[in-house]
Amino acid sequence: MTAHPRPARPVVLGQNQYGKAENRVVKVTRDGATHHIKDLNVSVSLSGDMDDVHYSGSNAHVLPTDTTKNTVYAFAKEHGIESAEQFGIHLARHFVTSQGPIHRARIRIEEYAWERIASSDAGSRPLGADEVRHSFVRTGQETRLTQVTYDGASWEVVSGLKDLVVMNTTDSEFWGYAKDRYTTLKEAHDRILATEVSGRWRFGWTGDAERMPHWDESYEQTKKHMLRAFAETYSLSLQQTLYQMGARIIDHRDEIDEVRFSLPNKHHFLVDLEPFGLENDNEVYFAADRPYGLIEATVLRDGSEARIPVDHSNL
Ligand SMILES: O=c1[nH]c(=O)c2[nH]c(=O)[nH]c2[nH]1
Repeated sequence: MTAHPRPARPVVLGQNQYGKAENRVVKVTRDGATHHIKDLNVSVSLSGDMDDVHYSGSNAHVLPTDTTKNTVYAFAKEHGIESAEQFGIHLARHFVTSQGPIHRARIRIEEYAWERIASSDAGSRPLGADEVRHSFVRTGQETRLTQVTYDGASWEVVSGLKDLVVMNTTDSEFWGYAKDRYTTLKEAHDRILATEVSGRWRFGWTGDAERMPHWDESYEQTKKHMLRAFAETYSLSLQQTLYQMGARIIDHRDEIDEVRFSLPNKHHFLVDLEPFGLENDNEVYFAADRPYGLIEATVLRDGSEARIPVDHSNL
């Protein structure tokens, strides 16, 4: 079939992108008997001069999504996976520099963490030295995330995490709030504060090879500061705790200019034990799963631009 010219209709194509989503790639690096693993979920999204494929069906500018999938696996072999960010940078650069019509590449990566099974945890059977070196258990704490975007001139790297559940069993209050005729909430002077952290942080780095952040160290330190702020803030609201978590990252990590959190307030309600003749002295709670308060905010280095989207849940 021949390609058709663009139809003369008062309709135009808007933003568009394409690529292969959720390429699951596991890379085993064998250092003698000691193995290392990287376990990623990589989504490729390309955009550029793609009017023709939408208007007329000409695929001349379209690098197949199947090829983008193959590239992910080939790059795991050719470049290795040093960090999710570094892998994303290799891929984004490749698509933009090797295909003229592709002007922008966005690579999103989720990373699943594994840790070694210690020999004493691996069962009663005595293990050979090398058996321990290739046995792993997936760690359940959080999923590490990154998004790398390249337009041929500059880079944007936004990393983060999701599903990190944390709880303070004291040092949290909530009182002095606005009240109207629908307010029934009792003021709390000692409550549980729990949340499932979803956070994203944007690096100031825009492509200077000499000044590239050390991605893994940055991640570990950022997570550490975030958790310490959660633990050490005497909280009068989850909003205040969120701000402290972001501010501590901005204060301690020069490479990060913007942090955005989405924090569901995982409410823990004291159970009324009076009907059973029992006192509940802040001991027994009902952990509700819904509805939940949802507290979201961006914390910025002064003078920086807010670029992490308000709804960053897919990012
Ligand atoms: O930390 C809180 N912030 C709120 O805005 C809020 N609203 C509410 O009912 N409980 C809480 N807790």
